[in-house]
Amino acid sequence: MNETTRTYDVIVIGGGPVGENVAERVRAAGLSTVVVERELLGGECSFWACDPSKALLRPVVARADASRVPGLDPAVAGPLDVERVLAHRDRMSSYWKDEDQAEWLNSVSVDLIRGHGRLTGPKQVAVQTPEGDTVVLTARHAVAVSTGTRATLPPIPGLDTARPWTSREATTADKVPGRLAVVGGGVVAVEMATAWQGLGSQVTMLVLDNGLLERMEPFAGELVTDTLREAGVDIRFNTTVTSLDREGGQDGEVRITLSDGGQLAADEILLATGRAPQTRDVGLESVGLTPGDWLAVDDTFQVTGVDGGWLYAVGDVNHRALMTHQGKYQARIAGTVIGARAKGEPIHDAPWGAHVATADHAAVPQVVFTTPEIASVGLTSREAEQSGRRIEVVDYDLARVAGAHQYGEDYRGRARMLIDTDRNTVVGVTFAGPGVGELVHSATIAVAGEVPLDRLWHAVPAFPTLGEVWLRLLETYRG
Ligand SMILES: Cc1cc2nc3c(=O)[nH]c(=O)nc-3n(C[C@H](O)[C@H](O)[C@H](O)COP(=O)(O)OP(=O)(O)OC[C@H]3O[C@@H](n4cnc5c(N)ncnc54)[C@H](O)[C@@H]3O)c2cc1C
Ligand SMILES: NC(=O)c1ccc[n+]([C@@H]2O[C@H](COP(=O)([O-])OP(=O)(O)OC[C@H]3O[C@@H](n4cnc5c(N)ncnc54)[C@H](O)[C@@H]3O)[C@@H](O)[C@H]2O)c1
Repeated sequence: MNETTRTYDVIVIGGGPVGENVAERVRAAGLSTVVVERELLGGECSFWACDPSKALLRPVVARADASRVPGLDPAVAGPLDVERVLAHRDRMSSYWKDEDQAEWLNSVSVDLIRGHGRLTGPKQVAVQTPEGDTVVLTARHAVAVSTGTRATLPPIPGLDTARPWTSREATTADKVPGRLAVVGGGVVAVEMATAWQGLGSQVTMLVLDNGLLERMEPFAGELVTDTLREAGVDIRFNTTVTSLDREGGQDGEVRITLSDGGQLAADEILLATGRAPQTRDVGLESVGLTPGDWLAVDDTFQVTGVDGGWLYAVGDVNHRALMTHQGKYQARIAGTVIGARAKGEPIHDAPWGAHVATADHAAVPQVVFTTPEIASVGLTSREAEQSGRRIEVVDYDLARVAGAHQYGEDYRGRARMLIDTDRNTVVGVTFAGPGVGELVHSATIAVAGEVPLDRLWHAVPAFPTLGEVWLRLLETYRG
């Protein structure tokens, strides 16, 4: 067991998409930087989340879209070629190898230490390497924690022996379960129910709430519910699991007892019940914080409650917006601000300044890759109501847009735009419908840019695209 010591300007614990980007930005500011990663560089997103899940969903969603195009529909009537879909998923996950990412990190002159990192005091990190050695790191300026999240499992009797799937197994499974039970009604649950039903499973969703995607506009969850049910998914609302029994089940099946007293048998059960921060074992106690907590930060990503301003938390672990693109935005801001502070440069921390993550509060985009797709940015009507602003809600039936007629027959969709009537700007948009994922950036520009409605009126959408919904929403608002 060897112990070595090294000093860097900045230490990043966690080499997921966010940690990698913090390091790259800090290095670009001229600071020496090291990333500590205990598993695979690229993190959850590249290997067990975004990339494999979207690779599974793409053929399912594309087939649904194609089946609504007259003349094309017979060509996509058969089942998917599961073997090829899974092979494509494996390729999109780089076969769970991170050489390319390590090469990239090296190309931007950031060092990598493989192992488990723990804070041991202010600006100190100890890394346990897989070989059993310890590398003691000291940071001259800052330590950034970007350790992400893991799936949370509710305390269900029988869980220990039930071998449930989490999002990791759901995105990496190499065969299609005959019957898949999905617990949860959030983003992971709806995406994975869509994917596995499309690949041939009989999916049953067990949903605690009275609808799907409860954090979004209600029509989003309603449209996804309708389409999943039409695809054959059995969705049971207001239902929880009271116990699991894999050992008593036949042929290794899992027996699920439900809150209504009913029973269900499945080959696999996915628990898609939310995330917890990976902070139980990163030495938070050594700097006066509580292990297992989310890391609260200010808008420059300095952790609150730690003296000296040297500790930053960026990405999922700070619980601001659990998405890769938003975490990478945070990383760009945090990396720049760490660089500026190290050089004693002025900090631009007024809203929308270079060193604050204002978009985290005002303009977080998300696309849910279901049938139909859901795309949103900014406030929902519920959040707008709670914010106390004067808001007008404008709704439009997406199916009435010319682009939707071209997209496919029986197009079903809806759009909602929220106008701050005092400022005359758009503060929230939700689109639900096939193909709307690619529309979301137009909405993000309108919201983040605080584009006045009078100017938005001059942004002409091309005919005949789904983007014409912008014109229809503005016309509806103007009466
Ligand atoms: C099924 C699923 C699908 C998703 N799909 C999307 C999507 O389509 N689009 C989207 O924007 N977001 C999606 N997300 C969310 C996205 O995966 C996360 O927002 C993103 O991965 C967060 O990045 P991160 O770098 O903060 O954390 P992570 O990706 O979790 O990376 C953290 C890294 O830190 C390492 N680490 C942890 N502790 C230590 C330690 N003590 N020492 C050293 N290393 C450590 C881990 O090994 C990991 O590599 C999805 C999530 C799930 C679960
Ligand atoms: N396309 C994307 O952008 C994408 C895709 C997947 C995940 N993500 C991100 O990953 C994060 C995690 O997603 P998620 O779906 O795991 O979490 P979530 O918080 O979105 O949903 C959790 C679901 O589990 C249910 N639940 C919680 N506790 C339960 C219990 N004890 N019993 C039964 N049900 C319970 C909740 O009611 C909810 O429906 C999200 O914040 C999302 O932003 C993003």
